[in-house]
This record gives sequence, structure tokens and C-alpha cells, in this order.
Amino acid sequence: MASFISARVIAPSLARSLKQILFSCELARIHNHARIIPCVTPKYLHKRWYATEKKVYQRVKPHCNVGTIGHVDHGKTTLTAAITKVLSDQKLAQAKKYSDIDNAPEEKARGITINVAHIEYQTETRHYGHTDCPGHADYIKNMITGTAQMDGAILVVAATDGVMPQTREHLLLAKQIGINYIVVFINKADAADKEMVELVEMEIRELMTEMGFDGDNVPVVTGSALCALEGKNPEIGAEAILKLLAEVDKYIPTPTRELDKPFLLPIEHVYSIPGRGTVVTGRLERGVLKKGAECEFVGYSKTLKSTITGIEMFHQILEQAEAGDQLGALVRGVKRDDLRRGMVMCKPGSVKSNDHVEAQVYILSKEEGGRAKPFTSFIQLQMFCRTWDCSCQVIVPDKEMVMPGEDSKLVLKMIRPMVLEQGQRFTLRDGLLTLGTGVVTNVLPHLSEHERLEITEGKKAREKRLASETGGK
Ligand SMILES: Nc1nc2c(ncn2[C@@H]2O[C@H](COP(=O)(O)OP(=O)(O)OP(=O)(O)O)[C@@H](O)[C@H]2O)c(=O)[nH]1
Ligand SMILES: [Mg+2]
Repeated sequence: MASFISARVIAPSLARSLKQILFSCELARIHNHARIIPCVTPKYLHKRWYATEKKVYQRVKPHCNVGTIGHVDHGKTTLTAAITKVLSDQKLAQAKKYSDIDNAPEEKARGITINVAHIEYQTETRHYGHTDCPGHADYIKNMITGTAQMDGAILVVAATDGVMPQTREHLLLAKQIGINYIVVFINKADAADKEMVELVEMEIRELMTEMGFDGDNVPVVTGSALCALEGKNPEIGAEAILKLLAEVDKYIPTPTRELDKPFLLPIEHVYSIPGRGTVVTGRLERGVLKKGAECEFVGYSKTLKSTITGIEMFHQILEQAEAGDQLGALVRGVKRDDLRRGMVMCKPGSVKSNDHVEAQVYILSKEEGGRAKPFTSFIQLQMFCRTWDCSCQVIVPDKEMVMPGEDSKLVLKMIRPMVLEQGQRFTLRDGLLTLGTGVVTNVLPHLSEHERLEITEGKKAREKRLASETGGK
């Protein structure tokens, strides 16, 4: 969103005094967002604003969203940086350093990715939006949001470690989100021998088959992201990166976009740009978004109306965005605090929120990383869908309990209404554990106030109430 943000530095120059510009610069510096433009005349700023700040996005190649997933420390961010470096040599990307991608102070201090990062690059055939996800188990929530924006993924597995818990969990979540095409990169080939690499490849193919992917035919490329980034050992460095990108181009199809449906964008982030307005970011799931269009924000029991006054993709202006684009939209008349990740921006009246659904869910066995014990009705779980997550009460309608490893019909009562449609996939989690994945089969009537209270009252209070309702019998 840098150009929207730098707009806050530049735009006042058109109308206000230099003092105000410098104040905006200072604000931007404090927020560590914008490039600071030194003391220059408003005219110069005006020229710069139109001449260099806002390039128009040229839609010459099909756009595809990919990203890196896999266990912590297996080299996802290093690979992301290496891809931009190798492609920048061919003028197909702007090279990003490792520290440009993991740029938050906590990420730098701990040497791990926490927030997802979006990077842009191109190959000869396609334009890519690349999302680098965190691998650490504590940040699975961010990984789910990041993966929800991908059309295909690059699974990074370190040859020195092989398949690890989050390799499995990320594959499972990717499958649930609907990612069917995954290319594998066996990383750290510089630190492992040939036999080890072969063993890891066999292990991954087996796991992918088990998870419902085409394990035998999935492309597996071996290399070293670090060598590519440091310009060493070209056979496992730069050449391996180019081989990986060739496989991504070939294996991950450009999805057919639903351009004729009303637009819908699940919100990933909300930013406030004083003097300009509020910017929401995310991947346009369906439809076409035009500058000037009316829109509606739905979710968290709210519906707000607004107008889209600007659209950008990777700091370039768009007059119109298409499904699949990873974009930022400037909206009028809504404050940052009115909006949240998880709401959707859509064509007014085109979607409704729901808080009561029937679903078919697969509950993972202990070996698959799920829970060891069965569960009964009234268990409270966290439901993850698109970019939102929400607490829900689970009712088992047809039987006493659900065993790990079992497929079951469940009724889900959510503590607040969210945009949820029939056919929508979701994940159920319990604390740090992914417990199951499912699909909404039926939308049920909205919960009454009484039913909603029942969800939030807790197990003990419910037992007490039931006891008093039945006269203690
Ligand atoms: N030897 C060797 N080390 C590598 C290679 N690629 C990455 N590393 C190192 O592995 C460590 C972790 O790399 P990252 O890129 O941060 O790993 P990550 O998968 O992004 O980690 P999270 O985002 O925290 O899950 C760093 O110290 C890298 O320098 C490689 O090809 N060879
Ligand atoms: Mg990382």
C-alpha cells in the first residue's frame, strides 16, 4: 500500500502549505511506512505524484497467486527472496532481501516469519502474487489467511529435516482451502547428501498421496535457496530456482476466474491513510471491481455501505480489478475501526451473513495430528474460513459422539454471524490443534437471541440452568 501511503505525504502539496507536507512526512516516518521526500516544492511533488509514484498496472500476462508453505525454518522466506533475486537478473522482478520480507522487529529478533508477506514477480508466461507464510505452529492462523489467497503453492521441505509436523499440517490446510496443485522444493541440498534427498522425496510423495494429492506426479525440485540468494553453486542455486519456476508455470494452472458474478473480497488487512481514507486489502475472490463502484462490508454482525475510490495492485493503479487480483481498495466514508479482517467487501445486497449451518466434517485421527479423544455435543471450537475465524458451538445431531478419524454431520452455531455460504470449506481448530476440516452443506435459520445466549453461557452454567429447568431431576 506504499503508494496510497506516500499519497498522504504528497497529496497535501496540491492544496496545502509546505508545513503540512513536512508534518505528514514526519507522521509517515513515525509509522515507518513511507519513503520520506525531502523538502521540495509543491510543484515538484505534483509532478512526481503523476510521473513516477503511480504506475498503471498493465495486464499483459495472466495473473496467478502462489506462495511458500512448510515447516518452520525450512527456508520459505529465503526461497522467496531467492526467487526475486534470480528473476531480477532477468528484469522480471525487483530483488527483495530476506530482511525486506521478514521486516517486523519481532521477526528480525526471532529469525522467524510471523506475518505473511506479499511479493510480486513475473516469469515469461505469468504475473505472480507470492505470499510467504509463517511455518511456526503458533502462527497457523496467519498461514491459513495467507494460503486462502493462493491458487497453488510451493511446499518447502528441508532435506536436512524431511517431513515435519507443520509440513503435514500445512498440506492438510492447503487441501481444505482448495489448493490442489502443489510443487515441492527440497531445500538445503547444500547441507544434505544425495541419499538423504532421495529419502525425503519418497517421504513427501507418500505423504502427499495420503493427503489426497497426486503424490506420484507432483513436481519435486531439489536445490538450495541460500546458495541462490548468495549467488553460489549455480546448479543447486539459481538453476534450481529457474527449474522450480518452470514447474510452477507448467504444473499450477491459471484458475478460471468467476468474472461474471457479483464481486466479493474477503478482507485481509485494513489501513487508515489520513487525508485519503481507509484502504482494505485482500484477494478478489470473484467478479470485477471497478473504481467508483458502490460496495458493502458484511461480517461481525455489521453491514456498512461505501464507495470504492481507488484500486491498486502491488503499488500500481488499476481502473478495474478482476477475480484473482491481490489488491488494495481505497474506500470512502468508513473508518479503519469500522472494518476488520474477516469481513467481506461485496456488491451491495449480494451476500448475507449466517450463524447457523449444517456441515459435513472430517475429524482428524491422532496420527494425522488431530485429537486423541472423541467429542460430544456442545464442544466449543474455533472455525476458520476465508480470512475470518469465529468461535462456534458444535452439535452432533445423529449420534452420541464423534471419534477421531471419523466423517460426521455436524451443526455449527456461531457466536456471531459471518459471511458463510453453502459449499464453503472451513477448518475447525481447538487451541493449537487442527481438529477437522469440512464443507457447509446447508444454511439453517438464524439463531434466536436465546440460542445465542446458550452458546456463550459455558458448560457449567448450562448444566446449572438445565438442572433448574428440570427441577434438579
Ligand atoms: N544450509 C542452508 N540453509 C538454508 C537454506 N535456505 C535457508 N537456510 C537457512 O535456514 C534458516 C531458516 O530460513 P528461513 O528462510 O527463515 O525459513 P522459513 O521457512 O521462512 O522459516 P519460518 O518462516 O519462520 O517458518 C535460515 O538460517 C536460513 O539461512 C539452504 O538452502 N541451505
Ligand atoms: Mg519465513
